[in-house]
Amino acid sequence: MSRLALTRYSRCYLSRLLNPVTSPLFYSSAATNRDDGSQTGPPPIRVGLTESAGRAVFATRRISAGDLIHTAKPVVACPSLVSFDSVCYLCLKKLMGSEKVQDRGVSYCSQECQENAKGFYDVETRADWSSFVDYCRTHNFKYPLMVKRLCCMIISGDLPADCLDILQPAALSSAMISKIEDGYGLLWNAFRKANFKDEDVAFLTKQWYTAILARIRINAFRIDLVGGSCGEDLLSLAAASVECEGAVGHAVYMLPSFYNHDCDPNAHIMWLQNADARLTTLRDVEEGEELRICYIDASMGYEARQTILSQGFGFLCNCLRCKSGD
Ligand SMILES: C[S@@+](CC[C@H](N)C(=O)[O-])C[C@H]1O[C@@H](n2cnc3c(N)ncnc32)[C@H](O)[C@@H]1O
Repeated sequence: MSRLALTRYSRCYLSRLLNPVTSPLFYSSAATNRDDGSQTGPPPIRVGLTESAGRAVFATRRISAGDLIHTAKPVVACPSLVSFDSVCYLCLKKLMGSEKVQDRGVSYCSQECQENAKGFYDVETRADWSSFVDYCRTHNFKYPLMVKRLCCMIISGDLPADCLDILQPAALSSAMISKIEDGYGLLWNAFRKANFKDEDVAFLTKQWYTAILARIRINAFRIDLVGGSCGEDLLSLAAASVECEGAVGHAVYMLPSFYNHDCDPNAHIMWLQNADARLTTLRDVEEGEELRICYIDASMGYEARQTILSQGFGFLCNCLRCKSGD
């Protein structure tokens, strides 16, 4: 992304970008000591531009291996269709029988989550989603479900319609755009049949829907819960994340979306109990060094990694491991 493109974003957005802790939009907080989450303060990072990989996250001081860099709350998180009955409808925490709070066909892990979801869920329950959900189920699509939740959050006033504009969009082929348009039609019909006021759904144009999906495609994280407690050491957590059972859902974050990919990363994103993300270092990082996470399974060979990164994320990886042909 060029410097010019960066100037598209409002001054307000940029100041939030560079000062994530003071900004509710970034939903991030920091802990500066070893993984216990007890200290707060600005995260030791800044977002800047790279020569060839757009914006990136850089360390503003030395960070030791295993330190928590910052945490991040999702802008939007959504359970996968198979997890609907087993995780909290808002935060994606696994539900234990006794602690469930039920509300109009969905379950939450606590009254706090039920309360926080009330705005968008009141909107969601006004419409019939069966055709839209069938479409997602049939095609095994997960991202349109996130767009549906985002729409309900926008209509309820929880989020502005331009909340993801700052994120980098994927380049979509015309074949992808025509598939996306089917989903748009079903989503739009659900709101129209439920008699939502024109002004409430004015943001929901085909262009908006396509632009949101293009951003979600590159920036959504698949949530694999590791479980355990904050006190567990990094090695046990990394081992647990290899063994965890599969995605409970997907989420989009602000600050974590600015981390570039590396096939030999120095940082790691993980989820313990719910969709709140934790970014940690995997080795000592020097001041000024770029922090990178791995978007894919780094144990794959060179060719397989290139195929996934170019087809799934649309870029040729410029990391040192790939440059060395490993
Ligand atoms: C989630 S975004 C990361 C932030 C992005 N650089 C930005 O400016 O918003 C992913 C995009 O960053 C770029 N990128 C990330 N890692 C890269 C890498 N290892 N090599 C080249 N480009 C990379 C690609 O354009 C990719 O589609």
